[in-house]
Amino acid sequence: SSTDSYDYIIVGAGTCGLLLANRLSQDANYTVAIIDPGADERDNPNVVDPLGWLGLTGTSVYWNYSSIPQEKLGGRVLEYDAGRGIGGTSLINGMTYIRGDKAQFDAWEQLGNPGWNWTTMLKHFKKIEQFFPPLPWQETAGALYEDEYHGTSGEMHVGFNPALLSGSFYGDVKASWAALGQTLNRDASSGDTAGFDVWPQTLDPVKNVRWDAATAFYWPVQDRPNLALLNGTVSRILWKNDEADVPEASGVEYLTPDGNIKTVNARREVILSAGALRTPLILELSGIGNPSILNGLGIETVVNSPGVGENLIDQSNVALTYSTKESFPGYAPYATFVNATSLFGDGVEALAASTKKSLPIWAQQIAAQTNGVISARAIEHRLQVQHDLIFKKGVTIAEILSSASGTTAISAYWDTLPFSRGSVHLSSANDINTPAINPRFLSVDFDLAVQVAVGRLATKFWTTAPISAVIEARVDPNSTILPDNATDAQWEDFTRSSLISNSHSLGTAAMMKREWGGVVDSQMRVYGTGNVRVVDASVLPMQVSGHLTATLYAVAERAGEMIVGDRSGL
Ligand SMILES: Cc1cc2nc3c(=O)[nH]c(=O)nc-3n(C[C@H](O)[C@H](O)[C@H](O)COP(=O)(O)OP(=O)(O)OC[C@H]3O[C@@H](n4cnc5c(N)ncnc54)[C@H](O)[C@@H]3O)c2cc1C
Repeated sequence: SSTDSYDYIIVGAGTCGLLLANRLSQDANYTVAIIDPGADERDNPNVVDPLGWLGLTGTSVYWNYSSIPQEKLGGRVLEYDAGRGIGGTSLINGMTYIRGDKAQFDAWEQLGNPGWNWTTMLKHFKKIEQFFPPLPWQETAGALYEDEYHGTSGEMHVGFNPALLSGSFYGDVKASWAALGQTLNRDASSGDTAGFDVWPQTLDPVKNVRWDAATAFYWPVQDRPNLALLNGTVSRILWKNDEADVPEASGVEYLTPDGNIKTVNARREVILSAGALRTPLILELSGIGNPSILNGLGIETVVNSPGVGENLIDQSNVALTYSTKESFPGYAPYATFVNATSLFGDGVEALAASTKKSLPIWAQQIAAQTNGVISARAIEHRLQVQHDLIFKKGVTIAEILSSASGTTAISAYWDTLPFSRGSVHLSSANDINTPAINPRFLSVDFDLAVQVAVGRLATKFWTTAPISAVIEARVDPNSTILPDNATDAQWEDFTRSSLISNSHSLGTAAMMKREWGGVVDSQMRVYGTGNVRVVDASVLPMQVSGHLTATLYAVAERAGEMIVGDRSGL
């Protein structure tokens, strides 16, 4: 019937999928179906309330994944999170809105993606955003911005939290970071994250509500007659039975909540937006992947694409907790981004040289993890691009949050550009819901060295005047409290036993040259297919220093322009 055929099928009503659905259904002549198993969460108070998100942990709005045991973390299994509901992970995330460093986006172009750079991304960043300037009292509390980097008429509302902490804490944090050489950054979304800043969030500060992908891009257009939302979990792409040179998708197969298998036809394209932990699973069940992995699962190879599910890059988050002498009644979203020079000081040049020598060894190790289907040379090239970012372009390599709430002060920190590479694959051909997630944290030693150096800096911060005056004691739960003069070995043990996922997984269907292990081209088309794209965190080839949603919305916006642009040619 006509109801089960659409021009475009978008798999996943998440952060990227809903923006894309909005753009592809703008022209009423084209029909769009979005498929997602999640529910309407508009009445969930912890979704809506910008201070409620930690109350969502583990609830039905979470997919609640786990990693496989982590070899370098003493076999620990880590919790992995993604959002489940109309809005995807934008329903459950911390709403932090920070882009990344210019050179990190320019590097995408070097990885084989013409036209992908800071200049084009800034255009998209501005287009999707409606920025709410801080109120005068918020400016006093540290909420600053540079007008030229922000948009005024997009659907994504961005502003400062109405519960922003006021009082002396901000000035003390700023002064202690300045004493450590980390000066004020008025706007971390300007293409330069370095220094200390107070970040805005994806929220509407007037209504005081979260502004997730559904609120911004889907609910306002849900009545478009050419836009459908289907409830279900997609298992695989269905292929046309024709003699075309490259496989073409005819539609997808999905499982309804009551357990029925249904199919829906795509007249033009199938677009996967199921997130970095799920999109590779759908590709694999559809026969796109590393043939030896597919054979092992009993899946016939349709497209030999060894990069599928490889190149998983997440960051590792470590927290330090302190009790304070006074209580802080407000929200303190403070970040400090540091580059290699400020982290390693005089040792940075020697470190640049020694790590450069290690690149071929790390590349061989990562190639071996893929059983050699991606060559060490290809991987070394990618690592070299990252090495240049760190040591030649001076991008920031770590983020340290320094916050307080009630009588607890906390630092959470992570290396933004780890060299370790992990993977995510199907755990079985019968289970589309349980990804085998292996971030391989700390599999490259340098990542541990960075984490230790950042941990030392984060600790030094709380002992630096004037902020030191508010601190009572270290109170880290469940782990050894490190002595003030802890050795490297003690820091390494602490890091291995306490790090968790930073929830920034990406790269598992990377937009990159095919010979380097890329899965999609610079138009986000899956190599080897006629009409399948990936538009979600899977395509980001490398980490960025900021948080991911700002970048993802811009990527989805660009995808929308590309797909609409292709219509005249089809
Ligand atoms: C706890 C947490 C906190 C975070 N905090 C921040 C933050 O403060 N700031 C920030 O910028 N970023 C943050 N992030 C990261 C950011 O939110 C995610 O990277 C981003 O939302 C991912 O977007 P996506 O479009 O790739 O996937 P998602 O938004 O996850 O969308 C994927 C969608 O696909 C659906 N789906 C999955 N499998 C299938 C299937 N087989 N069939 C149909 N549908 C399917 C899912 O239900 C989901 O709706 C956080 C992430 C987490 C988990």
